[in-house]
This record gives sequence, C-alpha cells and structure tokens, in this order.
Amino acid sequence: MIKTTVHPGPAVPGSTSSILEVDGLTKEFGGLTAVNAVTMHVPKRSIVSVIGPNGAGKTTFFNMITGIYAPTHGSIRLDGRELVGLRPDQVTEAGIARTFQNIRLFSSMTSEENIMVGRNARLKSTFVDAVLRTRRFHESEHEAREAARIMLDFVGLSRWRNEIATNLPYGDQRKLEIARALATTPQLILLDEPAAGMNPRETEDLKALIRRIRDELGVTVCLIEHDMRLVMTLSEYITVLDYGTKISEGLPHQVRNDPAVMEAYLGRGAAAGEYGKEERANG
Ligand SMILES: Nc1ncnc2c1ncn2[C@@H]1O[C@H](COP(=O)(O)OP(=O)(O)OP(=O)(O)O)[C@@H](O)[C@H]1O
Repeated sequence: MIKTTVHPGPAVPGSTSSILEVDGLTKEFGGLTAVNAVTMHVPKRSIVSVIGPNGAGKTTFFNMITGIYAPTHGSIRLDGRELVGLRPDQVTEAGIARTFQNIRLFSSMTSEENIMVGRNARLKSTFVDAVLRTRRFHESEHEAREAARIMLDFVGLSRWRNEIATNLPYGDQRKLEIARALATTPQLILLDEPAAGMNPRETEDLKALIRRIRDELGVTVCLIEHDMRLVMTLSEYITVLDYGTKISEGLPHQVRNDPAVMEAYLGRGAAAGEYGKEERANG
C-alpha cells in the first residue's frame, strides 16, 4: 500500500504570491478517479514540476487547468480569477498557454505560420475582417507576423522561419511549439513532457530555454516531466501525484528523499528505471 502522507513543504524562497491556485481538484471518469482532490499553489515567476509514475493523472490535471476537461470538483484560479467553466480558448485568453505530450504542429505550414496561428488567440480581427481583407485584418496579420518573428528569435529558430515546421529537427520542433505557446503572451506556460524523445544535448538546450522564459519573459513555468535529472535540476518546487492523489510536494531534495515517492516509483516497472537513474546520478 502506498503511503499518502503529504508534508506541507516550504514556500519557494523569495516567492510572495501565487499565480495559480488549484484547490481540491478532482476528475472522475466513470468509476475511475484520475485526479483526486489535488491542491497546488504555484508561486509567481517560479519553475515548478508535476511528476509521478505513468497514469498518475498528470495530463488529466493539465487538461482541467486548460479547460479541456471540466473538473468533477474543485477550483482553479489564475491570479485570483476562477477558470473553471471557461473554454480552452478562454483559458488561453486569460493567460495560460500549454504544449502537448505529442508534437502538434501544422504540417503544411512554415514555422512562422505555426506561431501566427498560436497568436490568433490574441488577435482582434474577426473572420469577416479576414474575408473582406479589411485594414484591421492587415494590421492584425502584421502584428502576428512581428510577434512570430520575435518568438522565433527568442527560441533561436530564426533560420527556420520559412521552413515547413515538420522538416525541422525534432528538438527544434519542440522549441517551435513552445514559441507558439509563448506567442499568446501567457502569464503561465504548462509544458507536458517537453524533453520527451530529446537527446542529452537537446535537453540541456531546453533547460536553458525554460530558464530564459522565466528570467527574461517573467512567465511562470509548470512542467510535467519524466526526465528526473531535468526535473531535479530545473524545478524550484515539485508536486508528486500517484493514482491521482498528491503523495508529496516540496523542494527537489525533499521530494527525492521522500520514502512515499521512492515507493511509488519503485513499485512501477519503466518509471522505476527513470527514478533509479536520477538516484544513481546523485550518488
Ligand atoms: N478521457 C479519459 N477517459 C477515461 N479515462 C481516462 C481519460 N483520460 C485519462 N484517463 C485515465 O486517467 C488516468 C490518468 O491518466 P493521465 O493520462 O492523466 O496520467 P499521466 O500521469 O499523464 O500518465 P503518463 O505519464 O503516462 O502520460 C489513467 O488511468 C488514464 O487511463
């Protein structure tokens, strides 16, 4: 039986207030409780991670925050504003952007066009403007193109601007997705397994990029990640889910040494291997 003791865990040093407050969040699918009364407060301008073995409920948790799934219970507040009940596009408009576990780029579009699509969430022109090619449409398009250029430059992909997105190297496609999410000018970005499939050099690049997103853009970052080395070296605060329940939270060294976390991982096949690697890497 997995122990479910949760220690409160200290706040991230220097943090004053939360950008995201999730309280008692629950999602039931028929008889299965995928996420069970999870509470998590994310300090402004922090980098935090949600980890847990396969099937722990991490993606379902992100799907509720971004309006894809309606929670069965609980509340989600961004800067004090309740988000439950909003559609995904309204959540984006409110200031939360995300990337997905599997790359979701438009394969017939260039890198720049993929980012412009992301930017659409912020555009003021309407469908009618687009059809009639009004001045407002041209201004919006110009603004979207400019935003795309800035974001491509920020993530280091300017050279791929006019290249079909799916022709980019794998690691760059992942960065392009992040650029597209950032083009919606979020306060908080949720990254679902951003390092999945990356080689060690691409993962190091990603780590540097995530730090710059927080340091230079002031955007709070919350990631789901299975790469324990990345999680432990990048996160300021970690929440651990298992079978939908929060089993631990705290600073990286606290979580790493929590017997409940070790038990959750070591009780599972593949994920236990990942956790073991990190343990060995840290002596
Ligand atoms: N739409 C759905 N309908 C029914 N069950 C679902 C649905 N989405 C997820 N689940 C179930 O909810 C549980 C949590 O799944 P979820 O994908 O959130 O886990 P996860 O922690 O993201 O896993 P992984 O690390 O493998 O991506 C699993 O048992 C899954 O089968």
